[in-house]
Amino acid sequence: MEITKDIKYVGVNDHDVDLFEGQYVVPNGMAYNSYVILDEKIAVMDTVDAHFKQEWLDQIRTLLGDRHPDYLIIQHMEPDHSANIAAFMELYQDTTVVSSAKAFTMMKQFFGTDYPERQIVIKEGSTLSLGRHTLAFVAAPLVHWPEVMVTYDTCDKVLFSADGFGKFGALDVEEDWACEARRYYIGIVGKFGAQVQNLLKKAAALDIQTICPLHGPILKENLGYYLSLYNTWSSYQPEDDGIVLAYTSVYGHTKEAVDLLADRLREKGCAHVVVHDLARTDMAEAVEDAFRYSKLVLATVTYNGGIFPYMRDFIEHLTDRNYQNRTVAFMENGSWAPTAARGMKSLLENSKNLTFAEHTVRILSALSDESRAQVDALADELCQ
Ligand SMILES: Cc1cc2nc3c(=O)[nH]c(=O)nc-3n(C[C@H](O)[C@H](O)[C@H](O)COP(=O)(O)O)c2cc1C
Repeated sequence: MEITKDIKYVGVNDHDVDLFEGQYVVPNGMAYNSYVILDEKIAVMDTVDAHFKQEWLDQIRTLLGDRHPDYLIIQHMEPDHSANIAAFMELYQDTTVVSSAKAFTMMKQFFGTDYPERQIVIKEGSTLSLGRHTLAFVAAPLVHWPEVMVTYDTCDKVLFSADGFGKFGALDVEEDWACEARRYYIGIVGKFGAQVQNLLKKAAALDIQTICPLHGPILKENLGYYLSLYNTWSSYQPEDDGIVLAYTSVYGHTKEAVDLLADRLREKGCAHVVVHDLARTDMAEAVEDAFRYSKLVLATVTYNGGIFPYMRDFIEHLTDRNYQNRTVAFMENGSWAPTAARGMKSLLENSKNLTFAEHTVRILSALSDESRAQVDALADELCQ
């Protein structure tokens, strides 16, 4: 695949991965992107996952023929991008590896060497000339590991954005960008909003015509759309007005109350009412929706004096990613001493700028006239 006349795609599609990064289901697979810049000097941008070593090396060999790469540029040391450094450096003995000091430390840890005789250490502001193309390196610490550098090609105005602007899904599957890019961003990069904001400020100073991420499609048109979504996500602002109802229920009574609330909200014309059974849904999808929408209802049974485990896990996923700037309401169930609402609220006590709904629904085992009235009151409040 040609990105520009001089920049070629040499990445791979992975349809065998069971859990990406050990936890994310990827129904449409995953792409590990790598690129080659052809100029007087040749640069290869990053490697791919270990399982695709041969496919990746074969693509490079087919593209280059007898020519050898001058540089291997490593922007990010996470193994889905760096696993084949040693194989590549073994095959191309006269290539120099170009990376940040922190990345070289990790390289030594992963491979037992940081190629001291064949390395160029770059930092913010470093440049590398390939001929017509000059690469300018921009530090992007914690987007999403500390060693990350992104690379701007001043000739073709391409930003190689490392994991930034990445997406779940292989490139041979057509699907909406935002949905799986959001689940990827919130799950994987969501904790590092401040660092992404810093990177966006640096990117604003560049004339970018193409974004080449390490996962997901190459972005060439409507770049303002992608940049604006990244700005919304990294500043922790809701993207859409909507209400997420996230619940756990052992015997179905709490679920019944949640379904009743969802019906009431829809009757009142609330846009976007999304319900997640936290024991059965993809947790990353529920977390994505909690960050996407402006309001969240947390409903759970009291469980051994505390909160049902999936709900605790869900709230920890939110607070780990700096959940803030939203309205939160609680529904609790308990058969002898309901304490779940208090417990859920205490897990959110350090979250910034949350507005807690005035009405809390308290169910004593099963819905009653009293708790139904509380559901109605909460629906009224959330739909104001
Ligand atoms: C294992 C277990 C532990 C529970 N612990 C408590 C508790 O500590 N306090 C309480 O008031 N109710 C407790 N309950 C009752 C539930 O909170 C709830 O009333 C019941 O599961 C009905 O809701 P559901 O149909 O949505 O599951 C417990 C239930 C189970 C199954």
